[in-house]
Amino acid sequence: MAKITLSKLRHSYMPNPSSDADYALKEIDLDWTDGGAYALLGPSGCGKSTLLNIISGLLVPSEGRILFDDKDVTDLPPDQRNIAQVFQFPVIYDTMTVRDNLAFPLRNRNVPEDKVAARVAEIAEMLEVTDMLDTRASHLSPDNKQKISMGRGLVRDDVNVVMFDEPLTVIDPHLKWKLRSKLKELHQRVKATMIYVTHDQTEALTFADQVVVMQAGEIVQIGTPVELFERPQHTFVGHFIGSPGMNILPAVEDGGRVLFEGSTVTLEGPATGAGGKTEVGIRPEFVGISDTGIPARVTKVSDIGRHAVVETMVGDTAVKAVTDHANLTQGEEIHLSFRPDQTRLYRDGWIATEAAT
Ligand SMILES: Nc1ncnc2c1ncn2[C@@H]1O[C@H](COP(=O)(O)OP(=O)(O)OP(=O)(O)O)[C@@H](O)[C@H]1O
Repeated sequence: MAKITLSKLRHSYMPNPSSDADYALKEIDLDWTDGGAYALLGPSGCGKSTLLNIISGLLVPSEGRILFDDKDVTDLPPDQRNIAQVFQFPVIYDTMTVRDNLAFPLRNRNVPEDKVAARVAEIAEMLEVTDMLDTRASHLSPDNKQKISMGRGLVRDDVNVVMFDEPLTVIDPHLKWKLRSKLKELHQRVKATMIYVTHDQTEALTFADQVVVMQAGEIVQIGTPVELFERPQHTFVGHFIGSPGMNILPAVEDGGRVLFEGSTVTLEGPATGAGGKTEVGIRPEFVGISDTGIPARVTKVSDIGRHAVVETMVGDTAVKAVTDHANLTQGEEIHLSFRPDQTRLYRDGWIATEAAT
């Protein structure tokens, strides 16, 4: 397995790119350590496939280098990069048995048959498909076909990286959670460097130790699931991660104070920088219902099990709170309080408060 370095990487599909907007990938500098579990998370069109294709060698970047264990592989074709890939749809041979499908990547590399048998048995046991080993692949359900596809991606222990491109697309919703946690467990056992590409926050946060969040060709934050939740570096991360996402509220700076809809808001720490489009970010989990504070009107209450999502309007701005107060009614006049250590200022999208100490 390998450490992967992306150095000053940029890519444009245009022959003569002139501005930042012409680049599908803006400048990316990134180190992925050997054996880590990473997710590449972002909405459709943010550049995930472009980056994946650059790593696998299907695409040569317009600028920058890509290194595996400090060796420059930018100009190497895919077959010389020693990568395993699992795609959205199963890639298996229908006429072969499950056993032969799993053995294929090893036999292709002339691995001795006793080693092939041992490794196939090991992977089959991890994936819980041992009882299917002699079944012809054409007889498998789509879920099991994708499991075997994953097995083929994991069977070689000499690859630099295993890349998963939206691998749960074809999986039935009720089986998704099972395969999600299975993949996490597999990473812990196989200890390969793995990159998991998805637009689904649950898949990314379950699988990865480090999540790379992308928006419009740019990395907006790299962090652990907890870091992304607790202190989004960009409003996009706040909004994209969490359910419901972070409240991003228009704010006005007045001397040393920050006002939201006329009410003073206490931030986690001193504001940094100056000017720009200012917004306050607070997660619904840290918005409280109180007797005093920011006046609000309840517009909707949705029960989500142990908690309720209370939707309110503060002036012209919608604010959500996740609370235990499920007994509120539509139209009720209430007050909101923002937990100061969880209230952040953003300038032009980027965090602009010093963290609470
Ligand atoms: N072959 C291509 N030629 C020109 N533009 C492209 C090409 N492939 C992708 N793009 C553009 O580059 C940008 C990034 O696309 P990319 O497919 O990498 O995003 P993505 O995050 O993988 O999206 P999806 O999940 O929909 O595949 C988009 O604006 C897309 O339209």
